Amino acid sequence: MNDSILSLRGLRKSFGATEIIRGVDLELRPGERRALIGPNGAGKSTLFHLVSGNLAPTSGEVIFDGQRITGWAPQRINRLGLARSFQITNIFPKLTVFENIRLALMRHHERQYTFWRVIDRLAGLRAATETLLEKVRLQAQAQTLAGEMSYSEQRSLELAMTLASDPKAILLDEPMAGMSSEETHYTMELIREVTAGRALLIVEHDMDVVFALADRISVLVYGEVVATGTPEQIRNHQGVREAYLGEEAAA
Ligand SMILES: Nc1ncnc2c1ncn2[C@@H]1O[C@H](COP(=O)(O)OP(=O)(O)OP(=O)(O)O)[C@@H](O)[C@H]1O
Repeated sequence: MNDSILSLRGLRKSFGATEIIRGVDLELRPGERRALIGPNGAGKSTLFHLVSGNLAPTSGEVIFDGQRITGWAPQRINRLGLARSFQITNIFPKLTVFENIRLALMRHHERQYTFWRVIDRLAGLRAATETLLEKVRLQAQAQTLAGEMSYSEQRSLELAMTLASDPKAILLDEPMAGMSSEETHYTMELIREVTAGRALLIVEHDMDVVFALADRISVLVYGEVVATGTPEQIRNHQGVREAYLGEEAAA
């Protein structure tokens, strides 16, 4: 029996004559935190695009929560419970933090008519917005314009907006990029908290984050998964150390 929440099977993607994803198999268990690491150009972002529906694979399958979602549009995949963190450009900088989160909730609930049938729907929306604000510790900034917050606060907001659809699985693409070490630590703990009970697939270049956060790590090199294991197994994997981790892992 397959108890994976997300399965990638024989996934391939070519751009013109160049095959970038060359037969990826990957199984993500419910609630598991998985990091995807690999050198620049290995195909990590491309793989994310294939899972989130932003790109269609050349061949292979993506199964999410028991359904074959290969070729589905991103929004349809999102509604099924697979959320990808959107880039900061998807935050409305001229709206307040509260308004941004409320908008994300409204977008998710607009198709769930029962939600709108409840008499106190606005109160419900307000409460749900406040819960998310609290989750990402942005209550004090509720009325701040999103565009006026620091970079890491904007990433926290983005996380809240990702959680608005109450996803079973979350894809995060380099969430710590451009952060100071203090911000990185803060955001890592926040990600750990808010993704508890949800599957997480994260691409991240900061190896301290990867090894501290992930239950398991998969290593992608030239479009192929060359190793999957616990942080300990990956740290001690000779091929991975030589090909990618280098001195960082040996330290
Ligand atoms: N739309 C596209 N058309 C053609 N080539 C592409 C396209 N998207 C990505 N590529 C190529 O695919 C390869 C993998 O890119 P991708 O961004 O997936 O790698 P990555 O592992 O995420 O890299 P990084 O760690 O630098 O972000 C690169 O050589 C890139 O130039």
